[in-house]
Amino acid sequence: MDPRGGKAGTAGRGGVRALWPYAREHRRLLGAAVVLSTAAAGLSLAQPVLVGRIISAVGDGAPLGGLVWALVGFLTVGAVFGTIQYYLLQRTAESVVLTARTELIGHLLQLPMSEYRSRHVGDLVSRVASDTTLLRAALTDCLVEPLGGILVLVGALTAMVLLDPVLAGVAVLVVAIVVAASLHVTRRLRALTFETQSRLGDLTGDLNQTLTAISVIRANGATERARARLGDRVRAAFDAGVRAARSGAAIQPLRQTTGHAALLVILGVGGYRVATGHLTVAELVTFILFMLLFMDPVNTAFTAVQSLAAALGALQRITDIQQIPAEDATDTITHRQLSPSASSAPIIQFRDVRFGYRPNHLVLDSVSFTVARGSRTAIVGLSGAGKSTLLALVERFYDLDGGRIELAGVDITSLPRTVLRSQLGYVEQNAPAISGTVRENLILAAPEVTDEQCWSALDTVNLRHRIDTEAKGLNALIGEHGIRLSGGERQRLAIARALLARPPLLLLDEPTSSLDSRNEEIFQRALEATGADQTVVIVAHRLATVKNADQIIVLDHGRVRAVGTHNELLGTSELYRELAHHQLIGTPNKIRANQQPAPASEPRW
Ligand SMILES: Nc1ncnc2c1ncn2[C@@H]1O[C@H](COP(=O)(O)OP(=O)(O)OP(=O)(O)O)[C@@H](O)[C@H]1O
Repeated sequence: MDPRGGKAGTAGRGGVRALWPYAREHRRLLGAAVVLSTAAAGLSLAQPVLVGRIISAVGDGAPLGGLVWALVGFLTVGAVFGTIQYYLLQRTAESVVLTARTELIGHLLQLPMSEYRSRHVGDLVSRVASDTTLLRAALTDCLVEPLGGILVLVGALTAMVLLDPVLAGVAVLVVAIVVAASLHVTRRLRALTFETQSRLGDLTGDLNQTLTAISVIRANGATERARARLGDRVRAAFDAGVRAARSGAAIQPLRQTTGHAALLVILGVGGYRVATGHLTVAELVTFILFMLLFMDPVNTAFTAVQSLAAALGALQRITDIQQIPAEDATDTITHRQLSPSASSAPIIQFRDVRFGYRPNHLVLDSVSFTVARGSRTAIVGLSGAGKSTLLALVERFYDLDGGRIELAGVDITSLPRTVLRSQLGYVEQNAPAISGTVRENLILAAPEVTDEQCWSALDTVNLRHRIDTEAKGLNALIGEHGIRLSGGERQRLAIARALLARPPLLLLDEPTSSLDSRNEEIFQRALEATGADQTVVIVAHRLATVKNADQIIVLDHGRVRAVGTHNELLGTSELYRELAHHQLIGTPNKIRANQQPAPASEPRW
């Protein structure tokens, strides 16, 4: 849901109204800008009258002093008003971008997990960075300038009608024809801007992915192919930009034509009316000056229409994201709190769980098992069996297609996700570090822990020495401009983070895949040290890691094939026996490759 009362979906309605929700909270500043703009417009309306008086005074030989000073005064005050109004307007526009970005980022961080998987991250970034800036131009061009311009338009037109209704009618006719033509052009411009911004999003998305995987690309000699593919993206963005420029360009001549045509027609018809005695020369000059003033808001309207068309295209891309319901939008919460220690139910119970990432493609089918409180449960199976998916479902990253998962006897869909996740510690397969300091990485789930506890957790995973070598210690930045951690170090940092939070349930997805045997042993010891109040569910390829688990669940093609201890499964499960047999002589891939026996490391649990 849109927290600010209906921004989402406004772009579809089109027009300036679509921008208003973004401007609403800055209406005071915008109001001040409109007042200043109107005051400046009022002053400008007095100028042709003064000029007409000066011309008449010159003709009559009357004194000019007061009139000239009044004209200079009006010009000066008008310029001051214009300057202040410009600043207010630009500042408000920046604030609007600030609000739009803040809200979009807030919503982006709450999308369902499937959205991040199905979209280019770069495209999402470009919606925040680039599309929001188009709102700025639209706001300045469409909201304040035209409002200030209305007074000038009405005032100038009234003066023109009073001076010579026939001439005024001719001027309005010329302007109306050109405005109608330009409105037709801008309709297309909006669609083209949407297209341009979308191509830009594709480009940033692809570039982001390419740079993230640059080492893979280099190592595979695919730099040229990457260059060609990105080149195509750049070209597509260029083509869309050119198409938009072509439509936009049609507006420019229309705009100039309006001014020139109206002036020429007025000079011709006006000259004739002076010759026939309907107008004096001073009145014609005053009329032309009013007409020039009248053209000002008309020109502003051209710019406004152009900016609005571009902004509505960009706004569509912003609202496309805002319209995606947040992850918890349809949650029905019946349990606000959960206290696993107060319940006698198993910590986890899968009941006939069915799930697929795509319709009609079940990844898990009729999965049922129980995890006892304080136990160590391992999930094993061939690659693609659905092991990681199983953990992701406990985290409620995705919703089930059937069945239910209970945590301490409570259906996890009836809990607020924050409450559910506060009970879980999760170490992902690739365990990315977040941007920030070592400390920020460690205290992510438990902001209250002390530095001493952080160091102790680093000790537990054999990472203290590594961080100690950094001059800034826990304050050392990780990532782009900070320390580079190896895959194994990142994994150990993630384990330390999970251990620090001391959640009742630890979900570990191949936590030792990047660890050497020494660090794997240290990890085993750390797990042994977790208290009886902590339950551990671990996905593992290396059976040696989990041989001593209280129960091992064998998953195969999304189904539970067997459950038992290592010794039980050796007797009852052919698949487990096969896995164990292969691992006594190496990992499945290695067996096929070289049939080399692997050193058997003694499992701790
Ligand atoms: N985000 C996703 N979108 C679509 N399909 C997915 C997604 N994640 C996983 N899959 C598919 O679901 C199936 C199970 O994947 P999962 O990662 O759970 O297997 P796994 O047993 O953990 O494999 P591995 O041992 O190789 O990590 C695979 O066929 C995989 O291709």
